[in-house]
Formats: sequence, structure tokens, C-alpha cells
Amino acid sequence: MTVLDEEWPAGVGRVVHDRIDSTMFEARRMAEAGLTQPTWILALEQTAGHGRRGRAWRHPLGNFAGTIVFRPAGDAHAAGLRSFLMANALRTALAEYVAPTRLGLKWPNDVLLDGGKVAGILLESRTAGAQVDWLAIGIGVNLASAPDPDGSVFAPVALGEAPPSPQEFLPRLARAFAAQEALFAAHGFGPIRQMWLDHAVMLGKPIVARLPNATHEGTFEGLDDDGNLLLRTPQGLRTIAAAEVHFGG
Ligand SMILES: O=C(O)CCCC[C@@H]1SC[C@@H]2NC(=O)N[C@@H]21
Repeated sequence: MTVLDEEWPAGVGRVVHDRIDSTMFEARRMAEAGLTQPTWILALEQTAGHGRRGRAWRHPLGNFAGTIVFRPAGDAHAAGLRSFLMANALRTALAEYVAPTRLGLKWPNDVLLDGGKVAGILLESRTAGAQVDWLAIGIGVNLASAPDPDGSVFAPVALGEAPPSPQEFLPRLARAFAAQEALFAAHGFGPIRQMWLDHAVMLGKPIVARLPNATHEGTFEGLDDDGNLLLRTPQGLRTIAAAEVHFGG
């Protein structure tokens, strides 16, 4: 089912599925079948939702599960920065429902509400060298309910009472993301990074960064031009591309 409304970003498609395996799988299928315009895919129910690091993503009814798939201009580096655009967009959209001061951004891809995880972002793409054929950005938001805690420090939390439906939340997120894309096209990563840093949790604080084969402790100093985390350690400034981060100290 394709729907249009006046508040929907121009030139962007929308497909809503009652039930599907995963909006990420559908994004891949659509891209490989010759996608011609950026398209949001919303699923009211997913049977094979997944998160980062191959984890299952639980999706109780009433929560948001959506993916935007498109053929981004620019190289793989620019594509990877889209997680920050989406984090900013999610914070903007969620701030229409809760006090903005309750929201925070956690590197690299999470949105926190009152210190718990309310939303996560997953990027998948097909690249050939530096060229990007397509990019899919998947978003899960605990609108109606929080799945059982999985033992992580940032336990899942839900938006709260009287949350929007996924169908109502989608246009707000789509508009906020389109605004981030316009900002990125006009001015590059600088203002995106600054907006993200303005709402980052842990900035200037002691943190622990867990990599597959090492753990580093230090102070979260900011982001570099590639979105890597800058960690001030007793041995000097470390640049970290991928890790699980937690409060330290
Ligand atoms: O690990 C994370 O925090 C990212 C979670 C991303 C989940 C969303 S739900 C919509 C889309 N479809 C999926 O299968 N995963 C993403």
C-alpha cells in the first residue's frame, strides 16, 4: 500500500506492510529490483527483525520498525555518516512527544530516553569499492512498550503513555531525516556532527570502550570527520571506529 500526504517529503516513497520478515530484507529486495526513488518501508510486525552485531530485534506490536532505502550520492564514507543524520532526525522526531532534555544520543547509533535505550539504528548497504549502490537505514523505536531487558547497561525503555502509532510517527521521522539530508548536502558533516555533539551523552566524561579484542578507558572528547569516537587516554588520543561504549569512572 502506498500513501501520500501533504506533509510527506517530496520525491520520497512509502510502503506499509502489516507483516514482513524484516524491513531490512525488504529494502535489499527493493534495491536489487531497481529502486528509483528513496523509499520508506514500515512494518507493523516483523518476523525476523534484527539489530546490530547480528542480535535479534524484538518488536512488540505498536513499536516502530522502519527502513529508508536509497541510492546516496557520494562514497561509502559519506554513506556511513548517515547514522548520525538519522540519530539527529530521531531525536528531533521524538522531541515532539517528550521533553527534549530527556533525550540523549549515545555513540554510535542509539537514542536514549531518561538514560535507557528508546531507539536503535542499523545501516546496511551494497558497495563496490568506494561506490555505494544502495544504503538501507533501519530504525527501531520503542514507542508503545520496551522489550525485556537483555542485560545491557542501557536497558530498553518506551516512549511512555499515549505514544503515537508507527504510522503517525513515520511522517515526522521522514521529515526530520529529509531536513538532515538537505543540511548534509548543503554544508557537509560539520553541522550534523555539531548537532549530534550538542545532544551527546557521555561527552567530556570518563567512558569505557569495549572492542572485540581490547578495552580502552578514557574521556570522550568528541567525533572526528569520519564519525569516529575520540578517546583521551593516559597514552594519548585514540580514534575508535567501532566499540560498545559505557560510562566509566
Ligand atoms: O541494534 C540496534 O540497536 C539497531 C536495531 C534496528 C532495528 C530495526 S527495526 C526496523 C529494521 N528492521 C530490522 O530488522 N532491523 C531494523
